[in-house]
Amino acid sequence: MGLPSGRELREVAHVVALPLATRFRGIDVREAVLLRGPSGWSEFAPFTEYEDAEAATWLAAAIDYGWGAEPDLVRDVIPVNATLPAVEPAQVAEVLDRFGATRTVKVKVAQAGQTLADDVARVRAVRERLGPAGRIRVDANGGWNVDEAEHAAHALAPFDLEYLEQPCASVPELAELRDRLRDWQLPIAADESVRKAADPLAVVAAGAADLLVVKAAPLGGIAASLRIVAASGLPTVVSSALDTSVGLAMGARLAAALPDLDYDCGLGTAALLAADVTPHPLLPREGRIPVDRVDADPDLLSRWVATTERRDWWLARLDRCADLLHDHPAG
Ligand SMILES: O=C(O)CCC(=O)C1=CC=C[C@@H](O)[C@@H]1C(=O)O
Ligand SMILES: [Mg+2]
Repeated sequence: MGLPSGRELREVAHVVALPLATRFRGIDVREAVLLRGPSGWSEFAPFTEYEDAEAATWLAAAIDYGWGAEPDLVRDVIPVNATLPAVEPAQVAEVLDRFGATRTVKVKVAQAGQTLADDVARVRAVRERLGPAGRIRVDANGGWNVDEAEHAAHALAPFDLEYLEQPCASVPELAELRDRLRDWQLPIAADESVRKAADPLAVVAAGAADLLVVKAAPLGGIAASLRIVAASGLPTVVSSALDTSVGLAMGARLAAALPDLDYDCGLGTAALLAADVTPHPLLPREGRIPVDRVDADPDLLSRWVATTERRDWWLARLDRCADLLHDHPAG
């Protein structure tokens, strides 16, 4: 596959700004560039605070999905979790209702400005709603040090967690925590230690995780993600990055191509958006989404078009990232 140039990418790019139904990661509007490639619609939406070097890997993923070859698929529906931002307990029902019937909820914890008591109250509200058979995982986004994480694991133990996602920021901290929790049967999942690391497998080599959270966009695409999963030898949770339904469909394709899929995937987040680029968003139904490519709809691209200022910002970023990829093509 020859890499499309920055000019070619700009010609097929549409920049949108989609309102969120619930504030998540500190944002109320999700901006994304939708790209119409020869293989189908694709998406470039690295978070705005990311530097170009990191964002270029997201562009490699967008090009792989819009311009590259299809992986072989082994399943056609993907079980997904609901994703609960760090809301008040009183809001839990309203947010989870958006996801429909679901057996698994990922709960955001360790939010700046909140306390462990807030996390416990939120997780308790989720357990009350799901009942004993539901699965609850928590994601701290590296917000705890090792002692805080151990303390939180104790405080959250009554709610029977499926796993702790990125409880601490660094690989040595994760390894230390995993050691301390060894007799607990509380697995540790690595997310940022995979998607933001120079070497996504360093966390595996250090014996610091029981499972990996794998996101196609930050890892450079479906094929690159499949290679990382195969090399890791660990169970995998496929997740996403608050994508539009076009990007979520890329995640679903990755999940559909994995030989083993033991965990519900973080691909239900269309439910957190108040608008999407398709009239048929990939909303979870009975805890699942289908594995179909999603096309962006021209009317919705116009309806949610970003301001000229934001459009120019994204197209300039697209250009710079394309230049980086041309200078350093992925291996
Ligand atoms: O995994 C999920 O349930 C949905 C995706 C999700 O939680 C995230 C998407 C994008 C950025 C992150 O803050 C967050 C994560 O850390 O996993
Ligand atoms: Mg995470």
